Amino acid sequence: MADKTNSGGHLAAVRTPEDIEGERRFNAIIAADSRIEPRDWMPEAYRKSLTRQMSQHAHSEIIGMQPEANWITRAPSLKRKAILMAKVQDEAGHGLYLYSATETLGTDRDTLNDQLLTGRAKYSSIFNYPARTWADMGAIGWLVDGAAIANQVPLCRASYGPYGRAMVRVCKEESFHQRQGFEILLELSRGTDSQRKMAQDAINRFYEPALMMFGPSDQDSPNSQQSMAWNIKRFSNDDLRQRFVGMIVEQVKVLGLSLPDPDLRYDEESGQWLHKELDWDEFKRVVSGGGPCNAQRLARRREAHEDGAWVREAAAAFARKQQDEQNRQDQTAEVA
Ligand SMILES: CC(C)(COP(=O)(O)OP(=O)(O)OC[C@H]1O[C@@H](n2cnc3c(N)ncnc32)[C@H](O)[C@@H]1OP(=O)(O)O)[C@@H](O)C(=O)NCCC(=O)NCCSC(=O)Cc1ccccc1
Repeated sequence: MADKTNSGGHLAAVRTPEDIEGERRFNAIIAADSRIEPRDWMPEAYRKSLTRQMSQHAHSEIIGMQPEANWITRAPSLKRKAILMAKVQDEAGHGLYLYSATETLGTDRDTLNDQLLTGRAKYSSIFNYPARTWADMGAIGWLVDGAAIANQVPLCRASYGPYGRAMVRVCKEESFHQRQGFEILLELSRGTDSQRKMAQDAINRFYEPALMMFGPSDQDSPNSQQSMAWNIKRFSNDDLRQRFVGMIVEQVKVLGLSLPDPDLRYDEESGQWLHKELDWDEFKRVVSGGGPCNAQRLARRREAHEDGAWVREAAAAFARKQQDEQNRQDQTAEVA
């Protein structure tokens, strides 16, 4: 889109023939439920909203490593330790994958990272709660990864190609994560009284925060409508939350444990499980920085970023060396 100064001295956007054709093509792709690729024309608002959602998602994966990483050294067996380490590494991979996908929209990684480190970017509220016991590793896997899957499976069909494709791979790994979490809880639920209590206590603490991962209720969700019109989101926040509750209500029976929800009931008319009203004041507090671990999570991330400075410098020096070598070979080839 070209800018032109109008008679009042203000900048007015002038639509070029390329913009008009680009918009026509964009609308046709969305209407056909097909995919937009990085080099395609897209409205600035689409680019901005995707950059917002995808970068928040990437940040969540990276910050989300912390609650579980804290338990790697305290895992109860070598097998559990190896599994947990693999899971945390997977989350790192998801973050990097998502940052790369976000970069295809035109914002570079340093800028995205800066937004996170300066506290300007959001990441999922769930990671601002502490992981107090080993059973929390079970509850995080079962409920947090479970909610992530319920939310992300529809995103595999997101209209932006790099995001949808990233989600396919991410969801496969999250399924393994959810199962390992469920299995931790299953083993604890079949253990001693105190192990059962520990499992129930973890579910009690993570149930409501996990439901909040789906975002505010539909009437308070400013982005949903447009995002669904663009085929980025396929279902509303409340629909997905409802669907998730329907899944875990069955699974918790296998554990012989319960969900801490006195209002939970099956509604014959809608065929859905209805849950209690969530504490949206708490949600707002946690999203705006006032959760139990927000300060700690960001401080740790900044520290890790500073600790990694030498790796970035070494990688940049290596890349320069490779480039110099390539230039030298090109010059030699030209002379010959
Ligand atoms: C559903 C939603 C999160 C929000 O819907 P939208 O249509 O985008 O927004 P909406 O208008 O409804 O909300 C208004 C404002 O509130 C923000 N907000 C809402 N909810 C939250 C929240 N819970 N926490 C913090 N902020 C929240 C929202 O961004 C918006 O802010 P903005 O207007 O930008 O200032 C969507 O972005 C999405 O599907 N994202 C992709 C999935 C994803 O990010 N998954 C990450 C977790 S899974 C994982 O990491 C795996 C893992 C497991 C275990 C261990 C380690 C890793």
